[in-house]
Amino acid sequence: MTDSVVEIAGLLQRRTHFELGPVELSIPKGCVTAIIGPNGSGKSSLFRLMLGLSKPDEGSLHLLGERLGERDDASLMTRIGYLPEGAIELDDRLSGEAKAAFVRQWYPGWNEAVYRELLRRFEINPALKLGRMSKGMRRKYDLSLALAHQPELLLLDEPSSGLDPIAWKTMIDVLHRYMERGDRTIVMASHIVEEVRRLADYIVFIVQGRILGIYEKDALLASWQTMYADAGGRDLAWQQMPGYRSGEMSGGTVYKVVTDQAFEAERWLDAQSVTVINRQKLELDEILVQLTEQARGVL
Ligand SMILES: Nc1ncnc2c1ncn2[C@@H]1O[C@H](COP(=O)(O)OP(=O)(O)OP(=O)(O)O)[C@@H](O)[C@H]1O
Repeated sequence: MTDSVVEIAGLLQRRTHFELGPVELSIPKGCVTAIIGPNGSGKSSLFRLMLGLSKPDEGSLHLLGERLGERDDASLMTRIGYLPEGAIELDDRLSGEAKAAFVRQWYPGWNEAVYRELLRRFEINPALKLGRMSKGMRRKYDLSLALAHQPELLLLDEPSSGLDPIAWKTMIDVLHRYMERGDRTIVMASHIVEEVRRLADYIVFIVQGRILGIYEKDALLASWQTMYADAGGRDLAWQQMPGYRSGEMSGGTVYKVVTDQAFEAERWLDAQSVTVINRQKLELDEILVQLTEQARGVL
């Protein structure tokens, strides 16, 4: 893995009904990392911790090489863009222009031409009061604002929430362009499989406040497969198959088995003279379901 932009060590946050961590996580620079997890698994909590908006009970966070909370984080925060999960209601009475006038003072990297171009592409009228914008319009406005100061690290909490398909495509294109320079990093939480597939290089799974791991997306999608294997009626020790996750009979002598080590599983089956009659790659949401069910069983 390349240089890391986010380094989290021994991070723990205890709430009355929820515990996040302990989190150990290293997020690579120059890549898009998607954090995927069920509702309430701790994605937004992790973002808030990364921004210093809430405090951990234990552990440390380093962002862009600086330890969070060690000194005044104000200058560090000017290097970070953040799109929260929901709009900030306090801003409702401001027009887009008034909000931008306020924000641009804080960010040395503010680029007026980029801001104007984003408003144009997203078809936003900045003269409107933020509280009068539709949900999708407001989302596009907030995304434009988060990008206008050209942050080194962009944190996006469910960025496409409320966007129509045209705006969604524009957003994907805008984010691809933002990444073109090669030295910028996006960390995003998303429930949209297609969005993750198009944007992410790495996937982090989080379930019940625990990080299950960080995976290179293409390798992950290649390694999780459902195989339909015909052992000709023989009784095989399926659970010893590399990467075995689940299995069941699927009619006749065909066994349907899910593995997260497709290559090794195939070799194992071959060595036992089992014919694989069909293979299907799992989608990201199917992988999440498998991991969630397993984690819920053991946590
Ligand atoms: N300020 C808070 N005080 C106490 N508990 C909180 C607070 N904020 C969040 N939680 C709890 O932390 C847990 C994780 O919430 P969080 O919003 O991080 O989940 P999420 O993964 O972002 O969910 P979603 O996919 O629904 O957006 C939930 O059980 C939530 O109730």
